[in-house]
Amino acid sequence: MTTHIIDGKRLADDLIAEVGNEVRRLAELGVPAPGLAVVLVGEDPASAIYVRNKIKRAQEAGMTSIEKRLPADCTQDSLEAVVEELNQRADVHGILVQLPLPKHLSEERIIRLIAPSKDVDGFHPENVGLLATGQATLIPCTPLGCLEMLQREIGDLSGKHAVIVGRSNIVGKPMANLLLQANCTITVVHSRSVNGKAIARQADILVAAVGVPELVDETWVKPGAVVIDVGINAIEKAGKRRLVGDVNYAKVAPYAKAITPVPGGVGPMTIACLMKNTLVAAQHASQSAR
Ligand SMILES: NC(=O)C1=CN([C@@H]2O[C@H](COP(=O)(O)OP(=O)(O)OC[C@H]3O[C@@H](n4cnc5c(N)ncnc54)[C@H](OP(=O)(O)O)[C@@H]3O)[C@@H](O)[C@H]2O)C=CC1
Ligand SMILES: Nc1nc(=O)c2c([nH]1)NC[C@@H]1CN(c3ccc(C(=O)N[C@@H](CCC(=O)O)C(=O)O)cc3)C=[N+]21
Ligand SMILES: [Mg+2]
Repeated sequence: MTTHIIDGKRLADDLIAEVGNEVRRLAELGVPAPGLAVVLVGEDPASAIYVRNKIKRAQEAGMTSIEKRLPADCTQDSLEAVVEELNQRADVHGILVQLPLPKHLSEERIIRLIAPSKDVDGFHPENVGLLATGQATLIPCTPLGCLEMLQREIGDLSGKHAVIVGRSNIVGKPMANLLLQANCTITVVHSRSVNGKAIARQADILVAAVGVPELVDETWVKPGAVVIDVGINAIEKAGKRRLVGDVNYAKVAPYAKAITPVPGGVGPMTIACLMKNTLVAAQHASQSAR
């Protein structure tokens, strides 16, 4: 069996080029450039890299972007003031607060404060509810990128058994909702599941979003399954920093029909979907202004 390696980097480049074309078309009609604001609290080096990538990609797509940095020991009030200012600004259409936040801050309160129309992560309870009821406009970027890759790979997903390993609010749960909407049969496996591996082995589509480096090996995978690896884990190997997923790529790839690599899989698609969501938010803003 030859395994198809899903090239997330290339798909992301294509998607960002499409978004860029639409941004330029709108500019000719006099619609202002979409604006993305990224808020980063603290100095976590991995977060800083993602934030830099997001800003670079926004520029590629012809969008404006601003970065707000706060110190790791900032107060809840000072962070809330930043979000409120961004909510008010007409040149900001999308707001992303990089998670996780330091422990002393309330993520829930910050997410609820972001204007739902600017919530390009799709994490606000209003957007979560709209997703669950099939009315969403802003869908969480990582699951949206995964869905795009699955549809390109498989076509119609109807009737496929999708097993999602992980139930976080930012990946696992919205992924389950999206795949349910796409007519998959859904099973969600988590840390309290009994024999999650045997359940995973029944999957036509296996999505790993666990945060445990290389947890999923070939004993979790039905031969011919499509495997999506959401994990981004920095590990030390031979004294060097290396990124690995939640899937043991070398062991799983020979059995999979198709698989996403890390890096170069879900990560770039996540950022491309963020640009898409920012464009959608800007389009809605310009429509409601008319
Ligand atoms: N590519 C991208 O764009 C993104 C990548 N990520 C990466 O994806 C991974 C997951 O992120 P996130 O969802 O935020 O992680 P969380 O830590 O929030 O959630 C992990 C989930 O995995 C479950 N879990 C943990 N261990 C096991 C196990 N041994 N067996 C089964 N389930 C288990 C947990 O169960 P329980 O609920 O019971 O604790 C939890 O539901 C991380 O590697 C992260 O870095 C995240 C966001 C975006
Ligand atoms: N509010 C919020 N929204 C998020 O979407 C969000 C977040 N917080 N916190 C952190 C996670 C993680 N995340 C990634 C995005 C892109 C890559 C990415 O592009 N990765 C590259 C490699 C990058 C590198 O070399 O480090 C790749 O996989 O090829 C990774 C991880 C978004 N997240
Ligand atoms: Mg988390």
